[in-house]
This record gives sequence, structure tokens and C-alpha cells, in this order.
Amino acid sequence: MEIASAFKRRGLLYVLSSPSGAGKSTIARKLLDSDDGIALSVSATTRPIRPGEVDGRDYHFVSDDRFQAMVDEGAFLEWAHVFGHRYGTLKGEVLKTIERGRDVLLDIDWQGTQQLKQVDPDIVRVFILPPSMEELERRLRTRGTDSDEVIARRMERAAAEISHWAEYDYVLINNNADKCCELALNILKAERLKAGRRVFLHDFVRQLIG
Ligand SMILES: Nc1ncnc2c1ncn2[C@@H]1O[C@H](COP(=O)(O)OP(=O)(O)OP(=O)(O)O)[C@@H](O)[C@H]1O
Ligand SMILES: Nc1nc2c(ncn2[C@@H]2O[C@H](COP(=O)(O)O)[C@@H](O)[C@H]2O)c(=O)[nH]1
Repeated sequence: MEIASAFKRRGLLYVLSSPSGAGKSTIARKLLDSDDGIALSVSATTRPIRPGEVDGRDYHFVSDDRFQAMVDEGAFLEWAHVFGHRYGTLKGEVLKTIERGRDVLLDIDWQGTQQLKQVDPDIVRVFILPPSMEELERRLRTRGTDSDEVIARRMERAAAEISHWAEYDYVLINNNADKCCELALNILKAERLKAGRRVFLHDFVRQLIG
């Protein structure tokens, strides 16, 4: 048996959650730049596009009617109401990627994470905490993408989001984005090596030890 085929495996689902502004997208971008084996799941959303965002790259921006049609068609692995809009993970895109042996990075909230855990108990869940609530608000303001009203709404929801931290497998404090990304990358590498994910290794080891 060839070693390459012995190491072949289905991709894993790697979830990042946090209160809005703690740095998920920043960590996600760095992770995707540092590792070729993982691809971003681009969600669908009904929220308006922000300046600088690109349809199809950051999200698939859709109308309420279109989102509902997609729900009815069973297009989502999970979906949820977040900050007054709907967001969902596209089933087809994710399944195609993991079947090819590539991992998928999902930037989704705690509601979506709970739903995904039901679908795939092997998901890896990482929660990112801000160093303080003051710093969280400062980050939302300096990002400069949201109105005062939107920022106030996100800050109001932050404590409720954070209350779900203990449901996750790993918790990181994002003091420093580079360090946080390094830890997120270490988690990914260790998870890939877990024996339970190495179903194809059974044949290899049997041949190795006779
Ligand atoms: N460690 C850090 N130190 C200082 N600023 C940071 C750090 N990490 C991220 N930021 C900045 O904080 C702002 C919010 O980060 P980001 O957009 O990644 O958050 P998010 O969790 O993805 O938010 P949302 O849930 O709203 O999409 C950005 O301007 C980003 O550059
Ligand atoms: N359950 C899901 N949550 C999602 C999805 N895509 C994004 N999100 C979460 O929504 C908030 C707000 O995001 P923003 O881009 O408007 O700032 C954030 O917590 C995301 O993680 C999804 O497909 N499902």
C-alpha cells in the first residue's frame, strides 16, 4: 500500500466563533494564507453588503425571498438569525470540499455551531475571546464598517455570545492577531493527526506490523 493513499482522509470542519469584532475574520484570513489544506466556507446572508466586501468572496448576498427558497430547497447545513439578518452555510460547497480531502473553515455563530455539531460530531470548535469589552468596542469602531446603531446592537449581544464559550473545544484570547493565528494553526495541525480521523491508516498499520 502506498503511504500517500494511507494518509488520505475526509476533510474536517473547523469552526471559529466569537462576539462580533473579536477578530474571527482577521484570524481566518491569516489561517487561510498560512495553510493550503483549508478552504473558507462562503456563507449566504441577507445582510446588506459592506464597503470593501465582494459578493461571492465574503458572502453570497441574497434577498430574504431567495434565502427562504434556499432553506426550502435544503441548501443549508445550518442557518440562523444573527443581528436581525439571516446567515447560512451552503451544504453543497462544504461537502464537495471535504470529500476531496480538504478542510473547511467556517466563521459562524454559536447557534450554527450547535446545529453543525448535530450533523457532524467530529467538528473542531474554536471560540475567540476579546481581551476586554472596551477593546471589543474599540475594534468594532476602528474597523469603520458599521453605524453607531449597528455597533450598539452588536455590543448588546456580545455578553450573550460569550456565554457560549464553554461549549467549544478550544478557547483563545485574541490579544495579538499573529499569536492567536499561530495557536489556531497549531490546533488545526494537531486535529488533523488525531487517530480517529485516520481511518485509512488501519490498513497501513496492519501491513506495517504484519
Ligand atoms: N489582535 C488584534 N489587535 C487589534 N486589532 C485587531 C486584532 N484582531 C483583529 N483586530 C481588528 O479588529 C477589527 C475586527 O476584527 P474582525 O473583523 O476580524 O472581527 P470579527 O470577529 O470577524 O467580526 P464580525 O463577527 O463582525 O465579522 C478589525 O478592524 C481588525 O483589524
Ligand atoms: N450561523 C451562522 N452564522 C454566521 C454565518 N456566517 C456568518 N455568521 C456569523 O454572523 C455574525 C455576523 O457576521 P458579519 O459578517 O455580519 O459581521 C458573526 O458572528 C458570524 O460568525 C453562517 O453561515 N451561519
